[in-house]
Amino acid sequence: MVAVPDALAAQPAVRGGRIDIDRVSHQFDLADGPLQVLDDVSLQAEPGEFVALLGPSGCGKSTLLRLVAGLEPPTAGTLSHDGQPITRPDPSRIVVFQDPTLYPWRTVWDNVALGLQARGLLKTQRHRVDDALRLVGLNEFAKAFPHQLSGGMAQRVALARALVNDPSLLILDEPLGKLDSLTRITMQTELVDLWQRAGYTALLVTHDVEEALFMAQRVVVFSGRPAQIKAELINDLPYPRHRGDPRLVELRRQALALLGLDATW
Ligand SMILES: Nc1ncnc2c1ncn2[C@@H]1O[C@H](COP(=O)(O)OP(=O)(O)OP(=O)(O)O)[C@@H](O)[C@H]1O
Repeated sequence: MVAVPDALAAQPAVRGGRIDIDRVSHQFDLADGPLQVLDDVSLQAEPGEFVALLGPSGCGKSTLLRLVAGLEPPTAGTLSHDGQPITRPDPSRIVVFQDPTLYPWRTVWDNVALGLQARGLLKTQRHRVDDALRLVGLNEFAKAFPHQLSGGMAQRVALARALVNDPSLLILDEPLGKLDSLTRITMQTELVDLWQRAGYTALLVTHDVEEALFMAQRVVVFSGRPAQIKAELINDLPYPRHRGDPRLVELRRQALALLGLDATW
C-alpha cells in the first residue's frame, strides 16, 4: 500500500462530484451510414461513489466515458456534473487511459506538473506535484524519465498527473489493462486506497469482471451495441475486500451470467 501524506489523509472523506447521465444516446456518422453506439442510457453516480461499467467489447463504454469527460457532446440526452451541464473538458473531471502517454523528454515531476502548469498554478502550488507523487509512491523517482520506469510505475505517474488536479471525478478507462497480472492486482488495491483517501467519485471501465467487483460499490452491466443498461449489481462489501470472499464469487457468477457467460471454469 502506498504512503499517503498526512495533509491528504486528513482531508474530508467525501468531496466527489455527482454525475447525472440522463437519457443519453449517441451515434457516429460513418461513411456507410450512422453507427448507433448508446441507446437511452440513464445513470447517476453519487458524490464519492465508485461505479464500474462492464459490457461486451465495442458496446460503447469508452464512448460514454468520453461524453462524461466532455470530450464530445451526445447526440441526444444530457449529462451534468454537480448540476452543471457537461459541455467541455474540465480539470475537475480527469480521464486516465490504458496508455499512460507520458512525454518522454520530461521527467516524472515535470509530467505530473503539466496540468498545474497549463493553468498557470505551478509557481505557487509546486507542493501539489510532490504530494501527488508521494500519493502514488513515486516521490523518489521525481527526476527519472519515462523510459526508466516499469509499466506499473508509468501508470502511477499518469495517476499522479490526474490527481494533482484534485479532480472531483476520476474517469478510469481500462487504466490497468496493459499491466501484468501481479502489478494489476497490486494496483487495484492501491487505486481503491487512493479513492478512499481522496474522496473523488470514480467511474471505471474494465473488461475484468473480478477487477470491477473487487473495486467498485456498484457495477453497471451493458448490453451489446448499441449499449443499454442491462442491470446494476450493488456490491456493499466493506473495504478492504478479500478476493476469495464467497459474496464476491456469487457477484461474479451474476455478472458473468448477465454478460452471457457461465462461471463453470
Ligand atoms: N470517434 C469514433 N468514430 C467512429 N466510430 C467510433 C468512434 N469511437 C468509437 N467508435 C465506434 O463505436 C463503437 C463503441 O466503441 P467504444 O470504444 O465506446 O466501445 P467499448 O465498449 O469501450 O469497447 P472496448 O470494450 O472494446 O474498449 C465501436 O464500434 C467503435 O468502433
